[in-house]
Amino acid sequence: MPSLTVPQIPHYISPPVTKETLEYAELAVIDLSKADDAHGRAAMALQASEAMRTHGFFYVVNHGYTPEQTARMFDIADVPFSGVSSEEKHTYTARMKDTGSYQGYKPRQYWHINNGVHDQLEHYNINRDVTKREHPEAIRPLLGEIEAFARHTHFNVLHPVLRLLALGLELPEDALVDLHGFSSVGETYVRFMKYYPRTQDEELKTKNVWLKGHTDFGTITVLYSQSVAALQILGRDGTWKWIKHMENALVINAGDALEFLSGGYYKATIHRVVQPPVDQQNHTRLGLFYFCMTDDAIRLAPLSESPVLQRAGIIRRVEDVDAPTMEAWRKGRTSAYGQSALKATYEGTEEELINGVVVKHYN
Ligand SMILES: O=C(O)CCC(=O)C(=O)O
Ligand SMILES: [Fe+2]
Repeated sequence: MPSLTVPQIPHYISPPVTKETLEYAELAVIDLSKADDAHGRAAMALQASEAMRTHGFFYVVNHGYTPEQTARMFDIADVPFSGVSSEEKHTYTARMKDTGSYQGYKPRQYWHINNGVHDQLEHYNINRDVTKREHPEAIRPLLGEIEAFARHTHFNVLHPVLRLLALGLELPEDALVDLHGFSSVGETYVRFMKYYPRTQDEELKTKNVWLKGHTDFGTITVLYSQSVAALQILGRDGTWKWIKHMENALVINAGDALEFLSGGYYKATIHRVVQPPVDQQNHTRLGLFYFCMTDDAIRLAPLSESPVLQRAGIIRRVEDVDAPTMEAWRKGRTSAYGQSALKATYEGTEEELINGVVVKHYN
């Protein structure tokens, strides 16, 4: 008989929230419990669409996990870092540059940030089909819970959000859902991520940037809100604003693939991670994410049948016939990220060319 109790693992204690006064982005809060009926969805669709067009970020509340379920997932999120030896981490390291896939560990110091300084963060990535790869011993008893978490986020968060965004384009409400099958071939995955405090020298040489300004390459990223302030988004006014922690809320942002599919209507948001405020600087920072992509085979060309896009005008980064598939785009971006030589531009950003499309990086 299967055990009725979940495996015992250490409880992860979240650092206290900051008392500093920070300039926070004012983001919309989408109450997913209101999206159960068509009337509610129509109202929510306007709100979500507006949020994606302005900040490209919004919060989701009432997504169906209790605070205790979320807390349990943060306990699980810490296991790949605190519960696995460095030898075993090495064994399960992702071969990012060769395979263009993050599955496995991204070791600390793999990416170059600035002035010879490398990152101090590690992550462990698991495809929603948790059986696709082998996992470290400490993670194996937790795979059932990790898969249930992937399913929850896929069906109770990703799909409802995609319905709102499709309605915002006046498309049939499953137009985007149909591109994101749970069982299709594709990379949509769970990420556990841990940031470690850095030396003063590293902080100085990188101007406190821990993860450079970037857009995510998928359609939507679901970030389970956590207490250490460090994430910032670049506003339309050109200033960075902090993302405020909201208990048991999710932070949703748009990535490149959604920008391509919507012909620039929904913008991939530029965001970065910086050193936390002074009262949180001695803590590690644990992240829990679900990175969403369309099925691998989908060509990332604008959904030009959308009446909204027809009215608003479609921005193409490449001709439709040359549009990369989700597979080509994610592999190109993953292989190059933090490894390729970037070209400085006169605007002060840095650039690289992936699949014929210019990708910008920000400090
Ligand atoms: O740690 C965070 O809050 C954001 C991380 C991030 O932007 C990423 O992994 O793409
Ligand atoms: Fe990101």
